[in-house]
Amino acid sequence: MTISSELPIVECVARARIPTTTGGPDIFLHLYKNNKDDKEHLAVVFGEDIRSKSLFKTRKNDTQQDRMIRGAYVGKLYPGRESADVDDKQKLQLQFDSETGALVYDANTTWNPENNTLVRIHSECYTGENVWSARCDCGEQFDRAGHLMAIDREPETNIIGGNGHGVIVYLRQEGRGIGLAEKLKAYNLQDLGADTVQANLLLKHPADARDFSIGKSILIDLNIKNARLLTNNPDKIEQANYPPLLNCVERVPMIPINWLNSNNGIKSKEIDGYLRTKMEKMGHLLSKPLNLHTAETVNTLI
Ligand SMILES: Nc1nc2c(ncn2[C@@H]2O[C@H](COP(=O)(O)OP(=O)(O)OP(=O)(O)O)[C@@H](O)[C@H]2O)c(=O)[nH]1
Ligand SMILES: [Zn+2]
Repeated sequence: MTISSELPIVECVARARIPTTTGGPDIFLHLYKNNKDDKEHLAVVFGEDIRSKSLFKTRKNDTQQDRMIRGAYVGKLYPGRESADVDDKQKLQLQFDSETGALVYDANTTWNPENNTLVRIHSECYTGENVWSARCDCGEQFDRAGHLMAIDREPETNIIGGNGHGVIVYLRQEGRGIGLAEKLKAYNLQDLGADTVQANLLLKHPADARDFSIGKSILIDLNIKNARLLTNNPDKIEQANYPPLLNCVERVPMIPINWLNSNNGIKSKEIDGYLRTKMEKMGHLLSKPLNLHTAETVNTLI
């Protein structure tokens, strides 16, 4: 068995350029299918030149039109363009292995797989990303990851950004893998006094039911070998390592915005409790002195 056969097989189905409302660079949204679950996992890619091996590989009866429509093109699409592999305006041309059909690395068109690349492996959070929940920092972390990938350096923290390159893998594992319905029940238990770990356990779920293997396969498919991983979660750092195909070469902290500037970011009793539980029970690498509110006891619930 080869090392890679232990990981789920992923295939990028489509990629499209997304001009953004933030004034930052265009991003490229990649949608993946896999052989492990039936969810549509995503990769938000900063940098036109970070290329999915499975998307770009020449397929049977592939036409240039097929390739442009699925997003396997170089440079930028424009009305009337006929070739996916050549962008005449920018003088870019992709090369393929004549036997395997695989994209051949070329420094003019493709991000060097050896580059240290800013990466975030994010898990879906409907509440934090869509309905302005102040129970967690997922929405803020998603925005912050994208911001850091767009900039060259963040003055407040001295964090070196991606300067237009980076990947946010977006995994559909809502509620640390327990799903939205169970997460909503966990929220009610939290209002009854449980912390986030206790609530999961009371519902007979593990504290964290997530699996990052599909995320690893997606990063390997995007030909990222050396990840500067944006996280405070030690478990994720361990899980993102898959040498020699994928190495976590650096951990870049996700500092809550409110800790950097008390006028910004999320302020709530719930977020204090959420962060405290991550630090005290899940070993998160956050170093602010624990002056957060103390979680109430839930012995009566357990
Ligand atoms: N079960 C449960 N899941 C939650 C709760 N709050 C947030 N989540 C989920 O937790 C996950 C957030 O994980 P990440 O943003 O990857 O954060 P992390 O693993 O804690 O670590 P970082 O990389 O440091 O941010 C998402 O799947 C959320 O839906 C909660 O109170 N209960
Ligand atoms: Zn969340």
